[in-house]
Amino acid sequence: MPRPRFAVLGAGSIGCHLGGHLVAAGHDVTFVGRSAAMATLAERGLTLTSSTRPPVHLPPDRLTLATGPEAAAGADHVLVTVKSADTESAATALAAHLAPDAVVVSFQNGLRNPAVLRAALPGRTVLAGMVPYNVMRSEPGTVHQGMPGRLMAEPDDALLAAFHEAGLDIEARTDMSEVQHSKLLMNLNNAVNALSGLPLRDQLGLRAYRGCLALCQREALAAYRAAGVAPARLGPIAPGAVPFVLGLPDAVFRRLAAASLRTDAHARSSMWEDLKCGRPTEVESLQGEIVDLARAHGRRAPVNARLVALVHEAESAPRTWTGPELYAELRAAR
Ligand SMILES: NC(=O)C1=CN([C@@H]2O[C@H](COP(=O)(O)OP(=O)(O)OC[C@H]3O[C@@H](n4cnc5c(N)ncnc54)[C@H](OP(=O)(O)O)[C@@H]3O)[C@@H](O)[C@H]2O)C=CC1
Ligand SMILES: CC(C)(CO)C(=O)C(=O)O
Repeated sequence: MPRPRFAVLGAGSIGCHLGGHLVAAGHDVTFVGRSAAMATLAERGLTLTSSTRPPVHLPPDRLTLATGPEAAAGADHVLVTVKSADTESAATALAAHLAPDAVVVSFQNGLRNPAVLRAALPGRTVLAGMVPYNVMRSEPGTVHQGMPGRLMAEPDDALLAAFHEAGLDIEARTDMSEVQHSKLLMNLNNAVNALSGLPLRDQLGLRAYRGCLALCQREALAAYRAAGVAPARLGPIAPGAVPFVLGLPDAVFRRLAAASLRTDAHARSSMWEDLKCGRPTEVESLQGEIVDLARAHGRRAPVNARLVALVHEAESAPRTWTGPELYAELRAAR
């Protein structure tokens, strides 16, 4: 099988992590990102770290860096890793340059990105993908994988072969819509984590914050039932039982969820990073998606709606919430 040429559209945390591992395995990857981020990579190169593998450093001369979508013209596979609010504009800019037979893979959170890409890139093959683990910029030019996990994507032999060669654990799934709905349940914690100001492991270790997540997930599961959606089971606990487990006392939860808490001490949600950097968050594509789905089926999702509002407030006036404060605020919203 000929080796595909890759482009990464949105060379931030996930884009640099995926693209960097492909480059390390000898693949041809063009990184398309913002000029400041590309200047940092051009100066320092790209370093990939994790707590389980030795660090990999790619010097600047191993990186193909670009700031405009025309650089993706020769790509066979484009990995889309912009934040959800940027998908439409990035794809529209890409449309004029992309080869007609190129395959576009969304490795983003939320439910709508593949559909947005299909609408902006008519005739192209667009696949849904999913990243289950956390990646953060730990310092300029370095991205750190903070927890283990298996990537998922709709089947594509060339993509899977290249990822496996690069040591990126990936599974082909034919139920990506169900996978994305399941991932969204997990991502409802992004807002709770961002507002807590704590690392994921510490935040999830505290029952009051888990209670906030359980309230969000209960509304989401009710909306899914009303919509006839059955989220995929991705871990040892069925999605419908997770809110109950989240409500268990700390010591019991820690024992039951030990595997899920195999997270680096400093790992935080991508939404925490957005708030810290003063960027708009993806809350409309996460909690906002549940609010919309509930409304479309004649239901309310007041807890998720309150979190949308609180995260928007935090975007303009940063504040952190203790677990009991946030839990009381969300219960009062019901
Ligand atoms: N980080 C994580 O741990 C995880 C993230 N995800 C999901 O992956 C997706 C990517 O997240 P993440 O990597 O954290 O995001 P980042 O913000 O780190 O990376 C996205 C990058 O794309 C840039 N960008 C936006 N539009 C364009 C464009 N048109 N052309 C070139 N560059 C562009 C952004 O620049 P600027 O900021 O200046 O706009 C930013 O640098 C999100 O949907 C996220 O929810 C999923 C699992 C885990
Ligand atoms: C992996 C996880 C759930 C980590 O919080 C994430 O998807 C994110 O931060 O956006």
